[in-house]
Amino acid sequence: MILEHVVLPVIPGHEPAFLSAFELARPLISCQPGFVDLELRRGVERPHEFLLLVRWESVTAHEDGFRTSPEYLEWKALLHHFYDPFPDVSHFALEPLAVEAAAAIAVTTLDEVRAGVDALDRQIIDLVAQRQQYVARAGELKRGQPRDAVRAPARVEEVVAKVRAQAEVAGASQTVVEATYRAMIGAFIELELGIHGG
Ligand SMILES: C=C(O[C@@H]1C=C(C(=O)O)C=C[C@H]1O)C(=O)O
Repeated sequence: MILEHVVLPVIPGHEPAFLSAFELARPLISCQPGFVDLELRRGVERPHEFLLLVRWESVTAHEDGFRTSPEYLEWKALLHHFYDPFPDVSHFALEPLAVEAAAAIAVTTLDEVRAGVDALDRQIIDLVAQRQQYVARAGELKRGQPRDAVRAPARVEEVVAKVRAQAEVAGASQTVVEATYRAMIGAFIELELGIHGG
């Protein structure tokens, strides 16, 4: 897996229009073969700059796949006019296991272990918050459907099977990942039922 890194310098004053256009453009990239996920972050010192991070299965998926696709023409038309100057794109190797394992092996005290765990927890919570936004939206979209549609047990099993497979690739314990996901999804279902009103 690789990480595409690009700082997007949006013409000042055009940020809200850029963000709306980005939401229209998002499905054009997320449907591409080899696309994994993306993050868009706003600059703190320069709020007209946005950091776009896209995980791809390979550089080829990005450069020979997306960039030669018909969807890329639409992506360009929607977004490129917002940038000045046109941004530089770079790719970074993504070996989370190697990086994390090296960091975890290098620590020698329990305080350092806990500092490492705390830093990862901040990232995990940020992702849980993003996941919650989607689950809440699912609750709204399922209004009028029975409670069982909220619980969607077949989808739960699909998610569990998928994350178990991902855990194996990443070197995470499948037992820990499955238990974590079943607990998390159970709690999300309760939250979703509240939004659904069922
Ligand atoms: C978000 C959904 O609703 C519920 C929550 C799920 C989850 O947190 O992944 C999965 C299935 C449902 O139990 C959905 O149907 O996709």
